[in-house]
Amino acid sequence: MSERIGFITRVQSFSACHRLHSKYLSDEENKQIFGKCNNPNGHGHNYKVEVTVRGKIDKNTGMVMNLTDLKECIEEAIMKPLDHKNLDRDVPYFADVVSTTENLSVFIWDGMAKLLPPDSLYEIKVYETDKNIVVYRGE
Ligand SMILES: Nc1nc2c(c(=O)[nH]1)N=C([C@H](O)[C@H](O)COP(=O)(O)OP(=O)(O)OP(=O)(O)O)CN2
Ligand SMILES: [Zn+2]
Repeated sequence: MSERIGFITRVQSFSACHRLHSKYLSDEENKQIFGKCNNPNGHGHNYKVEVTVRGKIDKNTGMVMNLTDLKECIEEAIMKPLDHKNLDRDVPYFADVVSTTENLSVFIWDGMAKLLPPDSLYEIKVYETDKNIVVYRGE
């Protein structure tokens, strides 16, 4: 029987603060575009991330991959660089990139993809709030 394809997801929350501000726009443009999210002292979120991996269900282990290993990858690519950080000041990637949830999902994708087996990362889903959710699949 051909091996089945499965999708596994691990969920991880982290807290961080940020300010939506582009160095390539004037202060007036930033205020106009980002509104309250451009307030100089920033604001915080309790982010939630869902990392989904796709792969064959191994006939011996019964796993796509060990979720314990996925947890360790998440610790490296998400918790260490992002948890309890100021995204704009503590994460060099966001020095030139606006710390939107879209760009955060790309950052997380790139970090996870480096640690996972090639072509196994399927999706990064980031909840900035209960109402603001972004999905990124590597495009
Ligand atoms: N396309 C995007 N738009 C916005 C983003 C983003 O990442 N991508 N982010 C923000 C701000 O970070 C802001 O903090 C979001 O907060 P807010 O809109 O207030 O959050 P809620 O929608 O949950 O608040 P409600 O007042 O309950 O609607 C803004 N835009
Ligand atoms: Zn925000």
